Amino acid sequence: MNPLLASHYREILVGVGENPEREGLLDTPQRAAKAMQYLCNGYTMSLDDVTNGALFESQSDEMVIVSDIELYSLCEHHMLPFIGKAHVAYIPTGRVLGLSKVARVVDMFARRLQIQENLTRQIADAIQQITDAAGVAVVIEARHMCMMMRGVEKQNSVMTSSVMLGAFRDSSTTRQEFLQLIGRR
Ligand SMILES: Nc1nc2c(ncn2[C@@H]2O[C@H](COP(=O)(O)OP(=O)(O)OP(=O)(O)O)[C@@H](O)[C@H]2O)c(=O)[nH]1
Ligand SMILES: [Zn+2]
Repeated sequence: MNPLLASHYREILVGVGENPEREGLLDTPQRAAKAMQYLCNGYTMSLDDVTNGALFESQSDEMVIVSDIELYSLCEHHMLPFIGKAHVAYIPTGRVLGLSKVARVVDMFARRLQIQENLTRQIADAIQQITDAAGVAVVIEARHMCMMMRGVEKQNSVMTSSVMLGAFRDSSTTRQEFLQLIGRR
């Protein structure tokens, strides 16, 4: 636990009109600091760490899709959560990535302060970099607490963002197949 972060949380308690000496709040600065560090632990990870060399030779050149990867991130404007799912696809060229590593890449970038568009792009670029794929597609659907709990207070809007690289950008057939398989068309 980072003591400096905890001391800032103590100030936040004072700032919102609370008494940090109240019994229920005595450990809150430490707990909140620990929780926030966890939610931002993507900063401490590298792509090498998360993939751990789990790349396997394969002759398959068919589209691989990992869909409905749940995602918890924090918007960089309000530091409030946005929650949703990511769908990731790539077309291998001789090497496939360990299945769980796709989800680990999503988490590595989600556990940072983000806007959804940049998160989508960073995941796509990373999968491309790791696999040297013929194409990568990432779609994220998420609900933003900053739009639900405050601000415009819209409870049902979902933001969809996508990044298509290589074959997914060049071929509408490939793109359509992907969108169909994740149930978007
Ligand atoms: N494009 C994009 N916008 C986001 C994301 N997360 C939050 N925002 C938006 O960032 C904007 C920040 O706008 P500002 O006017 O500076 O902040 P604000 O006064 O808190 O805005 P409101 O949310 O409209 O009350 C808002 O429109 C948010 O909805 C994101 O992931 N992508
Ligand atoms: Zn926000």
